[in-house]
Amino acid sequence: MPLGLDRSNFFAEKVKTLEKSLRSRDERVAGLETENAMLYLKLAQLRGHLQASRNQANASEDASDRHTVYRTHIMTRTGEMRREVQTLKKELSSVRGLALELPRQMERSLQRANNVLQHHDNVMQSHTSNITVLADQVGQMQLSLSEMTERHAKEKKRRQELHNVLMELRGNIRVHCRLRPLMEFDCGNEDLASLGRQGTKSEVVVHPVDDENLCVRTHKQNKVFEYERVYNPSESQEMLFEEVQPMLTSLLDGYNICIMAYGQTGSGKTHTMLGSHRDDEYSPSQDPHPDEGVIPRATRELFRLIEEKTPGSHAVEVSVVEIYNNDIRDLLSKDPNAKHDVVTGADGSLNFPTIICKPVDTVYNVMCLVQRGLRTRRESATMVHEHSSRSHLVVTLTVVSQAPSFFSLPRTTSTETLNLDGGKKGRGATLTHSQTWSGDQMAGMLQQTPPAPATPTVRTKLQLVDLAGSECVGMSGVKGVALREASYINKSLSALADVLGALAEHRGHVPYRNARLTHFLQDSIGGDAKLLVLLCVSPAQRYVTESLQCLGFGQRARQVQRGPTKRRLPSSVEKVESAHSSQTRRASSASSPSR
Ligand SMILES: Nc1ncnc2c1ncn2[C@@H]1O[C@H](COP(=O)(O)OP(=O)(O)OP(=O)(O)O)[C@@H](O)[C@H]1O
Repeated sequence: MPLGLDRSNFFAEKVKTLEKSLRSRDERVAGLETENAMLYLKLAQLRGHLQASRNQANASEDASDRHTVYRTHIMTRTGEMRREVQTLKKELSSVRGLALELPRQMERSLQRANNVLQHHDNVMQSHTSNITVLADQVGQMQLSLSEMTERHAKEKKRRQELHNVLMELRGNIRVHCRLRPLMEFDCGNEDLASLGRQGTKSEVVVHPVDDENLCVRTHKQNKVFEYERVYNPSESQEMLFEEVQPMLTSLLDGYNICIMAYGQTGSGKTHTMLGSHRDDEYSPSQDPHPDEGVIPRATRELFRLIEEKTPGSHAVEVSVVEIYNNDIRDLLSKDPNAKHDVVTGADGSLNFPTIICKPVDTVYNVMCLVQRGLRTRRESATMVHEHSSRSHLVVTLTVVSQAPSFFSLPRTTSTETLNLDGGKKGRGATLTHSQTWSGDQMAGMLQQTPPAPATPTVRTKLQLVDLAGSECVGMSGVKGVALREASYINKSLSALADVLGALAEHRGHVPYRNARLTHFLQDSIGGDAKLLVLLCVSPAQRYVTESLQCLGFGQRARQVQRGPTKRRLPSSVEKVESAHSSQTRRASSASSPSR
């Protein structure tokens, strides 16, 4: 190397070369760095692939594990199933054996069943023929039973009718007996829980036997009583009235009717005649009520019968009377304490001139007047039951009929001659009749104006009597005024029994005048009316003495024969008849002065 310039050139050249190699080296470094970066990138990609492959490998490993487990399970199940199949095969072979045996067994059973069936068929055939024979016999027996029942019912009805005719001809008093249900007050002072128990006061000793007989059964005696009808405790007001109803038709045929309830205190007389209620609470109803008694029912029936007749041909009047302490009191009067008397007419007929008769034309009218009367009726509490009637109550419905209607003649405007005794020989009374009454005529008649001679009238009466209760004074526990009332009641009832006794024995003298009760009811009891006595009886041992007395009274009443009941004749003819009968009476009184 040259010194001086050469050296610097050299160095410059050298620097240039070095710079050049540096630059190429830098470029090379940059190229390598770029390559390096590319390689890094590729490495990262490869790492990603590697990770994914690893994951895949892991998943495959898991799947392989699961597969192994599943396979093991399958293998186990296959083993089990193989064993099961083995068992089933064994069972199948035994079932096959059975299946082969079963038809043979079935065949044998079927054969046996067929044999049994055959046997049963034979038995059935013989039974069927027996049953047919028996059914024929039963049919015949049923036929003859129903024939017999029908014949029996007809015979019974015929017997009843004949009995009624006989009773009517002999003038017998009809006696029905109603046995009431056991009531709480039958216990007296004993515990209510003992009601009806044997050995207590309320033990039932009166028993219905059938619809005509009843029996009193105590440790001392067994006694049977027979009446025209016996009502057991379950028979309703309606059933009782069904038996009473036929009597009422004769009212419009010209006969007087008297229905009288008799019995000891608390035995059900007021219940039977009116219905159950306290007297002062009695409220008449416009419509029929299942609990109502004989008075409202008979009134309703009377108006029903009248409705069937020619309009305006009948009129009705009502009076309400009580007999209290042997005094007759008019319960419709402004002065109910005024005493009234029975007046005997010249012809022997009984009249009550001072007693008010109110014209009525509906059931409601009648029952309102009865209610008015009941408010005044004497009543005081006794120890037997709280609302005991202390007087005899008599409701009288008088029917004023235009004569032709009850003689069943055709309605006519012409004047005709009628045979009044319906064809019976020997009486031959005649009358004439004309048209039906006008309202004015009827009103005039109700004020007791004598009807025009051309319009003869007939007055028939329906007496409905609720007697005061017969009682044993010791039992009723009364004193003072009540004791006096009780003794009057007992006296009047024994006077009634005496009258029946005298009538039953056909005594010359019948003591009607011994009590106002018998005097007031003389016509009805003595034969002028069809009389029905309704005996009311308690079933309890407590009242057995009173019940026996009441039943005995009924027996005595049944024995009375009063001769045929008198039919009422039209007013004009009645005068002729009464003149005739008073002549007869005068003639007979010469031989029998006491009657
Ligand atoms: N057949 C019956 N069915 C249901 N209850 C009845 C019957 N008979 C009577 N009674 C009841 O017995 C009680 C007494 O009856 P009721 O007042 O009619 O007797 P009574 O004979 O009129 O008594 P008294 O003479 O003292 O007035 C009443 O509470 C009544 O309701």
